[in-house]
Amino acid sequence: MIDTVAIEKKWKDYWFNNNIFAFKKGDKNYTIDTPPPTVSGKMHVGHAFSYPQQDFIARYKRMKGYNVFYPWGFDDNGLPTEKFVEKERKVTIDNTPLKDYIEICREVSRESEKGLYQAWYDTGISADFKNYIDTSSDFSIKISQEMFLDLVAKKRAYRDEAPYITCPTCRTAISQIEMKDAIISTELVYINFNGIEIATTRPEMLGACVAIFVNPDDERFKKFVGTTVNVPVYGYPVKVMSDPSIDMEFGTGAEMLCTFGDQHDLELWKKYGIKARIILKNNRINDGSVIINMPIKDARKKIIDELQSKNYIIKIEKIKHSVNTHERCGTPIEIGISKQWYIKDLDIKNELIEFGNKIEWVPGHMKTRYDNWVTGLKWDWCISRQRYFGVPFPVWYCDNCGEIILAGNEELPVDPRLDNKKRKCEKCGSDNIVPETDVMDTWATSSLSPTLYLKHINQMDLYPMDSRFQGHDIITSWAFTTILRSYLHYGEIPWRKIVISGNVYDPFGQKMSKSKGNIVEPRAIIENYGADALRYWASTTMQGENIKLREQDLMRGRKTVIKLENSLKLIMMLANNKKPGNTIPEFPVNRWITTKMERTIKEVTEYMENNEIMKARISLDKFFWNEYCDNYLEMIKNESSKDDRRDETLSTAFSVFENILKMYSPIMPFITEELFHQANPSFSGSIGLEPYPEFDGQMIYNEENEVDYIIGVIDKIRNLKSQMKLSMAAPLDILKLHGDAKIIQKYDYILEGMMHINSMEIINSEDTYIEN
Ligand SMILES: Nc1ncnc2c1ncn2[C@@H]1O[C@H](COP(=O)(O)OP(=O)(O)OP(=O)(O)O)[C@@H](O)[C@H]1O
Repeated sequence: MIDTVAIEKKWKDYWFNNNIFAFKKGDKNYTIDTPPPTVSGKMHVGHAFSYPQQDFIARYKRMKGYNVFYPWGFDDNGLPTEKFVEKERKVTIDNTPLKDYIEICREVSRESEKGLYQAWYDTGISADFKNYIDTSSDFSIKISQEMFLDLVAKKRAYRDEAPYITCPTCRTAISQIEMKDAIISTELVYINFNGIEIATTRPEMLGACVAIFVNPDDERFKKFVGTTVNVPVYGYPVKVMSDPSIDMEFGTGAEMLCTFGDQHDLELWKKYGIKARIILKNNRINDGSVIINMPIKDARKKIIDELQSKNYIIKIEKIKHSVNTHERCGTPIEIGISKQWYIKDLDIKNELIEFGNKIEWVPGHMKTRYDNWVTGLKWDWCISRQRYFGVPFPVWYCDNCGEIILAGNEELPVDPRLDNKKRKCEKCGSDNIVPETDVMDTWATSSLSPTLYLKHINQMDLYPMDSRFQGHDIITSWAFTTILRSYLHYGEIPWRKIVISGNVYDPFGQKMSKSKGNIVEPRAIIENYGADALRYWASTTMQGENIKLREQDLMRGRKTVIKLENSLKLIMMLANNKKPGNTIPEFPVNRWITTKMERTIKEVTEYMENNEIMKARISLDKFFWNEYCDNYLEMIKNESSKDDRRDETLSTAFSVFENILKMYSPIMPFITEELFHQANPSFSGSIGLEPYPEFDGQMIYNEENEVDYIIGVIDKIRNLKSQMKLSMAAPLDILKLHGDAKIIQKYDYILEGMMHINSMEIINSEDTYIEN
């Protein structure tokens, strides 16, 4: 029984210890922008599906002669890591001083990275694991801060007091990138607004009402438009206005505009330039009279009681309703007003779409998601977070005149929250300086991954990178923000190509994700089936297609590993454990398999060049299982004992087998490395650095059709034997074979030897069949 655990350990250590995958820059380089996994839980089979898809190409490119830069990194700053650490260590910022909190986050993420690192390493990823980056390291913070200052200088990063999206649970600003639509059960409250009836799901925002809106075509309300009504309970007047965006079918057809109940409120507020009434701050409501500093849920109950006691409520309906939520925790978002840092991007939508067009998208249709996202952007990118473990803004403020004070590049990395240096305002001379306490959105740093990776090895001249690989779930976040940053900093695309993988779903149809915890770890699969089988499964979809874990693919992968091993055993046995030297094939069967191999090399290479891994693997499987094993090896079992053909046949068998190993090696690197070394005991390198087989048109031979024909005949004899319930090795006495007599006679020795036919009558005929 093959010991895949031992084989895998041997080779991954060999690759690591011998720096097989370290990058050595040369004339022909290939650079990969690897997704740095967030440190927010354990590795799962979703990763074991998507990362091998990039590794297939990294390994393939190396064999095609490229110096491949395949870096490794962890994304360990920001909200996902904080939440993970808070759960692991049961700490919160409320019970831990900031300095200690940051230290604990750092410590837990470094610890967790060891496990993650091992898990990725075990799947045979050929990244340069010795030189990885962390987005929370001083190195990354410095670059992230430098790039932020670059955006300030370019007037692309700005601070503004404006509406912003906030998550009440995570108690931070978030951006449009982190929002997700969800259907929730809620109550629709019908309120008599002193003459006009409105319906709202946000009654607690009544004290922030600044207008009533109706549809201009709604006959029921035409007479109200332009008049004013008093807000129930609060008693101040608001105008009744009209806008075509109001849905006449929802509720009563009239709605209150509050600052801000939802995104639509914000849009109307901006469109009509209405004055705001802000009662929601830090996720609590304070209207100064009825609701004093209450959480949203309590405030809702309080105002409904108040409205009911004064007979303003007409009815309350239970409804299901679509809301924007924070994708990390599922809490409906709120919109407040406060000072936040933004990256200005709404004015460059066309340029960003144009940039998207300059990049090759694989598969092509995934670009639509990017286009739709850019077109639908409604907010500049809010990058400040009221959190703690993240890249600090290198910024202070003068408490006297409000001047923004920026760190000098030579001071970076700097954490203004912990920095004791005395500073003075250059504008007013005050030394009353306060630090920015917010940190940056984690995407503000991971969007710089091409810069981080290339600066880490001091090779910025390799910008733009060749390829980005990532899941489709993060096109609107990671892909979008990376393209945006590249445009703003360099006026250049970040990579020439972006390859999008599908997602692995759990049995309930949810995307598997570390932070959700709905995961299957790869470890048990690797122990039972081997990492090669797991990687084989990763090659069973088209790019971008989603998948569930399928046992039959793991089994098929495992069987392929065993079949490769058994094939080598057989040819080693036929060759008495001595691999013969190379020869040019002369005999028809050797020419036939060589021809089939050349055709396979051509096809597989074309597919690999197009990132069509599944098609490449299917083509290779067909060649290996059907042509090489089922037919060629069966045919040569006898042939190889004949002196005149022996050397040539064994030489062909070996060289074709080695090409099969080479073509499988990007997908199944462990078994192919093992068998390549077994076949070549004096070889001291890695199959992963061997040249990929090259198509050679001169090795396409005419005998192909004849042997194809003979294989058709063999299949008929196989069928006959099955019908007769005979084993394939059982002798068959007399056979009347109708068919192309010339070809059959030329190859009769193969038919007789392979199918154990004692005697055979050949009858020339147009149709091929057996008379028995
Ligand atoms: N279920 C999945 N199937 C396929 N690829 C995935 C899956 N989950 C994550 N990936 C890919 O792995 C890479 C790293 O993702 P990440 O570390 O954010 O994983 P995650 O499990 O989604 O984590 P989190 O839950 O913290 O968001 C990305 O390219 C992402 O598209």
